[in-house]
Amino acid sequence: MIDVSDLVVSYGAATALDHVALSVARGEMVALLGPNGAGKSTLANTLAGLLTPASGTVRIGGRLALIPEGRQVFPDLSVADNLALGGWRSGLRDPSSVYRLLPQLAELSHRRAGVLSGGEQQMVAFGQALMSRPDVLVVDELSLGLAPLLTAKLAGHLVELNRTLGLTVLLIEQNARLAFDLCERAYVLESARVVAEGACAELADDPRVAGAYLGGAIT
Ligand SMILES: Nc1ncnc2c1ncn2[C@@H]1O[C@H](COP(=O)(O)OP(=O)(O)OP(=O)(O)O)[C@@H](O)[C@H]1O
Repeated sequence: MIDVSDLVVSYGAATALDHVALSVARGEMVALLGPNGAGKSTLANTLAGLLTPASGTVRIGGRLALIPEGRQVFPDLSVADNLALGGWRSGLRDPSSVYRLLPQLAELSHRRAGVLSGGEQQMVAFGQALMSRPDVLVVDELSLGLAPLLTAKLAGHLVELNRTLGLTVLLIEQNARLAFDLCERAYVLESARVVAEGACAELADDPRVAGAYLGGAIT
């Protein structure tokens, strides 16, 4: 569903992705880890078509939706109108399937998105992405600034969508423990390059990965 090879993306003279290769098969849930400034959001935005590569190839095998970093909702619109905009490309007008999954959004539907809490806004961004009926979902920092309980709840929804609907997921996370709990496979991006990839269980045993991202090896 995602096939990236030899990808180079630059901001002027600065190279943010340097010959990156990454693939996610249909129905897989794969994590992308890396420190601040590694290039993770640049990759997410390139997959979503918001940035143009300098070179390399990006192939997406279906409809891709991005939950961008920092809950980018339309603050002056209601929750219902935010969801309606999410359904603009797919033609989905009825948000009831999203309300079934995220009942809190139904309760908030008439509220202005800009006055909601950070966690509620993240839920709106999640719902908006689902309204586009994606085959593949790229989530840029699900857990950023969220209480652990809400993170766990949204993560649970992701797993459910992956298992029941076969939604393909690329989960970009700073919280490696969460990512390793949810995903089978992961990539580690550092300074614009993929420096490690493989099964999460193996990466968790890699002292360099464990030391940098897990605060020591998992037992
Ligand atoms: N619009 C931009 N113009 C110039 N440089 C940029 C721009 N956006 C990002 N960069 C730079 O590109 C590099 C990668 O940034 P990116 O946001 O992709 O990293 P990230 O891994 O998502 O970081 P974080 O975890 O902090 O969000 C950084 O050095 C950043 O300063």
